[in-house]
Amino acid sequence: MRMSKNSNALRTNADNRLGLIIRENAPSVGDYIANYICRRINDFDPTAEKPFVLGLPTGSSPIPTYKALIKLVKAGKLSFKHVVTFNMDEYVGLPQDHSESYHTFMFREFFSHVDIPPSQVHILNGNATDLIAECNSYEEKIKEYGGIELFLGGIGEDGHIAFNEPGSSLASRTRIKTLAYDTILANARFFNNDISAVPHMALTVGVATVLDSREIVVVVTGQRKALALSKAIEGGVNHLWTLSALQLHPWALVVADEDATAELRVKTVKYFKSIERVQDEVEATQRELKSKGKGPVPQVGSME
Ligand SMILES: N[C@@H]1[C@@H](O)[C@H](O)[C@@H](COP(=O)(O)O)O[C@@H]1O
Repeated sequence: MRMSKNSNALRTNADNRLGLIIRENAPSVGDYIANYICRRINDFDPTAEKPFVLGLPTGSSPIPTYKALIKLVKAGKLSFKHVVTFNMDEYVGLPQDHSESYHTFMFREFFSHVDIPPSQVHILNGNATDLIAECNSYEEKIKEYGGIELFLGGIGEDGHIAFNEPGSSLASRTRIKTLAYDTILANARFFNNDISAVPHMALTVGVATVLDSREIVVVVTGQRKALALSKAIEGGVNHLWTLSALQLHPWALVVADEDATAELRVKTVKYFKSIERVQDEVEATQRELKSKGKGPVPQVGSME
């Protein structure tokens, strides 16, 4: 696995973990993730020759993150000039300029508000004449860029990541996927609640495509995601809840709001909150020692 020198600098020996950060509500989850991504991009120090490769999701859950990222760009704290993006998925057969296509969504909610050159944006083409070739060349393009540095994801109520519906192989790659009835029902809200208007197929990166990225951050907000979160965090790795595959990744983080933790055990929530507290304390000590020019700085203990 290629690790960039700069992103390595941020890592501690706490890296091999599936972390869970809990914030009060969706806007504070968005702020947390936006600041996190901002730090990652700035520490990576991307250039035209060495861009930061970022995977991105659609859905209502990432909107607060996009809003917060836009604010950071407008405040001059972050730039997408040398960021290359790959979106997770796109509907099949929906015209690109349809108000609910993921192309339209991404430009409306994010790309047109930041300084990313459109040539650096990659979104699967659900209207390609050869959909299989489209999926294969997407995987190739990701490889050409040296892989994805950070994949930001959202989940469906059934625990799907991207459009990897229950039963998807955990070794899956970018491909055509028939959507589960639950997903069609959930997404009907974007199509005037008309189930027949929701495309029944999509192109999606696979679970293995997501797992290949060097870091994964997933936003999980709202009570309707609570069961999926508990299955993914407290259950075993299971292809019926594809988010659970994150347990196989060495550097994955879920950022959830309080509502999404409703199905977690009290013990689980307390555990992850205590981990965050300890980490904050150690990081504060690290900063203090560094500012005084003292070292070596202590490392955060394993979060496993
Ligand atoms: N394919 C997308 C997923 O990538 C996304 O995670 C999910 C969640 O949507 P929302 O955030 O609106 O609940 O929607 C769709 O199913």
